[in-house]
Amino acid sequence: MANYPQSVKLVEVGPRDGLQNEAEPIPTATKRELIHRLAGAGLPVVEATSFVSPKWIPQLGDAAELFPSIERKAGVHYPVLVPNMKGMERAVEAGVEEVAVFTAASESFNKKNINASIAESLERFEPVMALAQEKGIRVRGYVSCVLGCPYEGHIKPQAVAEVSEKLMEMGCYEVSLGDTIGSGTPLKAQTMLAAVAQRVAMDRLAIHFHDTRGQALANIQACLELGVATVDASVAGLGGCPYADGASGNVATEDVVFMLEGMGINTGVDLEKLHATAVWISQELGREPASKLGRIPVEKAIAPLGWK
Ligand SMILES: CC(C)(COP(=O)([O-])OP(=O)([O-])OC[C@H]1O[C@@H](n2cnc3c(N)ncnc32)[C@H](O)[C@@H]1OP(=O)([O-])[O-])[C@@H](O)C(=O)NCCC(=O)NCCSC(=O)C[C@@](C)(O)CC(=O)[O-]
Repeated sequence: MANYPQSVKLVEVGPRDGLQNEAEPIPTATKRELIHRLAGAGLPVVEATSFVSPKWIPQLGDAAELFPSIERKAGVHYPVLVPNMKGMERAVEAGVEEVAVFTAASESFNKKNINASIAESLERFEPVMALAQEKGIRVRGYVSCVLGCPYEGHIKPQAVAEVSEKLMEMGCYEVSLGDTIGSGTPLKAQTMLAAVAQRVAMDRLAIHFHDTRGQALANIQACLELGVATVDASVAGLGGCPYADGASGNVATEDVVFMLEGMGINTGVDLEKLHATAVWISQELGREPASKLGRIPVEKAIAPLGWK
């Protein structure tokens, strides 16, 4: 039997990664309600928005208005993405306690996503990290394209390990490994994670799978076998990066919770409340949830299955 963790920390990225690619403007009040519902369902981390250029990501252009209006629940973290010093200053002004910086294991993707090489992006983060330290703000790091790049194809696990280690050396408390285009499969995911874990302690790593090719749950299970215990997911399977051709939704939080709790792994999440949130936000966006669980009525999806 694999040595699965007893509990997993879920990082809910729906309000940021999930909504950033939505074409129609979403009211700030709807975003706020989504964040409140997710925290209310027991998610310990709810990535709220991003302070990037509104020219690049118009949907999240209301970050400075949204963030201060969130009623923050005690014990819940609300990180926001920042790409540069300008974003960091805006985030500090809005009162954030945690930010996430993001780069990639692929030069071409980084250029498309943040108009910088990997080295340039790390240079940009230096003053961000310094200001974070001064203000007592925690910094998470993201590495995109860890299992493939829409422009370069295969990405070497060593490239992922190198950039992850650099982010940790710069002061990130955790690095999230993003399969941006969902091209990974379980054994490749394990090989990549094992290579990174040679350079960064496993308890400092998170996994971030997109379900573009239906591999996300299998990839998560494979990585749990290696001992990773932090998993990013997005309610209703919302998501996609506009600068990664072919990227689709993140793995759905409710599907992940169903799998983990069914395996006896504690998440602290109330699945009925989460299911209701998935159905609600999907209705707000005028579509069905992209998750499997969210498409089944709650009374059939969870209760009668003897699932735990
Ligand atoms: C990094 C830049 C800004 C470079 O973009 P640039 O065009 O090279 O930057 P610039 O410095 O020349 O600025 C251009 C304009 O944007 C403004 N600007 C500049 N910075 C900011 C800021 N922070 N906030 C507000 N405004 C800003 C700046 O002031 C200027 O305004 P103008 O003078 O033209 O009026 C841009 O490329 C950018 O914002 N990119 C963000 C793209 C993004 O958010 N992608 C999605 C997130 S990553 C992701 O989804 C992957 C992940 C994390 O989920 C993991 C995975 O799945 O892989």
